[in-house]
Amino acid sequence: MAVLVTGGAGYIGSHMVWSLLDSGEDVVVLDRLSTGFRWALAPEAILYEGDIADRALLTNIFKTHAINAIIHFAGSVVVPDSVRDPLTYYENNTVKSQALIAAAVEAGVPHFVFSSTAAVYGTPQDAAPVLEDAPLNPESPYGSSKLMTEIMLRDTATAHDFTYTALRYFNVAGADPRGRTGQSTAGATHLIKVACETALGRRTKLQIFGNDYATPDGTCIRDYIHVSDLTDAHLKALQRLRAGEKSLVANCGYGCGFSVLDVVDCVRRLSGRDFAVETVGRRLGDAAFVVADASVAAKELGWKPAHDDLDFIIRTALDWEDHLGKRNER
Ligand SMILES: NC(=O)c1ccc[n+]([C@@H]2O[C@H](COP(=O)([O-])OP(=O)(O)OC[C@H]3O[C@@H](n4cnc5c(N)ncnc54)[C@H](O)[C@@H]3O)[C@@H](O)[C@H]2O)c1
Ligand SMILES: O=c1ccn([C@@H]2O[C@H](COP(=O)(O)OP(=O)(O)O[C@H]3O[C@H](CO)[C@@H](O)[C@H](O)[C@H]3O)[C@@H](O)[C@H]2O)c(=O)[nH]1
Repeated sequence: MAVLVTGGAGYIGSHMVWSLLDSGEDVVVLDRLSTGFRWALAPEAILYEGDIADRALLTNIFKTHAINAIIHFAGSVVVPDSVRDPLTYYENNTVKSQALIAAAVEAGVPHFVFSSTAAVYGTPQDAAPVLEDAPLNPESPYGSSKLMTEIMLRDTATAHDFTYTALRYFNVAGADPRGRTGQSTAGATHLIKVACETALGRRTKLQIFGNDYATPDGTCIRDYIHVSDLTDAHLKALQRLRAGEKSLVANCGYGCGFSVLDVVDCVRRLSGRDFAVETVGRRLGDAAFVVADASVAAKELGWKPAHDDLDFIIRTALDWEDHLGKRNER
C-alpha cells in the first residue's frame, strides 16, 4: 500500500514525504518540477516527473503501485499572481484537480487529503479566530480555485465510494527540525522566508505592506504554523480516513496571531542582524487579521501541535536559509 503525494518536491510536499517515510509508508511522488526540486525529495521516494492532469501517466502509476490514498499539494500558490493571471490559477488548481480526482475515482483510490487554505474565508468578519462554518468569501482567484476544489471533493464523496479531508492551512513556515528539507522556492513572497533571506543578506531590504491597519501596531496579523505540525495533521487525517471515518474539512493553525512587526523583530533577534525595513502601501487583497480556530482538527484528528512557538518556527527557517546559502556556494 502506497501514498501518492502530488507536489511532493515542493516546500510542504517535501516535508510530507519525509513524515510519511518516517512513519513507515511507501511514497510515490508526482511533480512536474515547476517550483519544486528533484534534490528536495527524500531518496526513498519514487518520483514520477509529470503533470497531475496527465491521465495516461496517472493510469500507469495506479497500475504500478497499490495507491490507497492521494495527498494533493500540487498547485500554483502565489495570491497576487492569481489576481494578475486568474485563468492559469483556475487551470492548475481547479481544472487539473478535477482531472486528478476523476482519475482517482476511476482507479478506485478510496482516500484523498487536499491542501486548502485560509484564503477561502477572505477577510474574516471580525478580529476573532475563524471557524470552518464561517462565511466563505475568497477574495482572490487563488482562494476561489481552492474552494471550487473543496466543492468538487464534497460532491465526489457524496456520489462515490471516496472519502476526503480538506485541510485549510493558515500561514505555513519553518523547516524540518532535522534539516532534511525546507522552503527553497525561488523568488518566494512569504513573509518569514523573505525576512530570513533579508537577514542573511540575500535581499537588500524587507518591505512592510501597510502599517495603517486596525491592529495594535498597524501591521497585519497572521497565524504562523510550523510545517512539521502541518504534515502531522495530514498523517492524522490519513489514519482517520483509513479507519473509516467520514470526510472532513479542518483548519490548521495555532489560534494565535503575530503581526508583521512581531515577525521582523523575531527574525532580527534570532539572526542577530539588524536588516533594513521600508514601509510601503498596502498589498492588494491582504486582510488585517487571519487567525484559525483549530478546535475541529484537535477534536476530530486528535491533532496536538508540537511547535507552537514563533521562535522555533523562525529558528528552523533561518537554519534552512543558512543551509541553502552554503549549498548554492558549492
Ligand atoms: N505555503 C503556504 O503558506 C500555503 C498555505 C495554504 C495552502 N497552501 C497550499 O499547499 C500546497 C503546497 O504549497 P507549497 O507552499 O509547498 O508550494 P510549492 O510551490 O513549493 O509546491 C507546489 C509543488 O507542486 C508542483 N506542481 C505545481 N503544479 C503542478 C502540476 N500541474 N502537476 C504536477 N506538479 C505540479 C510544483 O513543481 C511544486 O513542487 C499548495 O496547494 C498551496 O496552495 C500553501
Ligand atoms: O515581503 C513581505 C511579505 C509579506 N508581508 C505581509 O506579511 C503578511 C503575510 O503575508 P504572506 O506571508 O505573503 O502570507 P499571506 O498573504 O497571509 O498568504 C499565505 O497564507 C495563506 C493562508 O492564510 C495561504 O493561502 C497563502 O498561500 C499564503 O501565501 C501579510 O500581511 C503581508 O502583507 C509584508 O509585509 N512583506
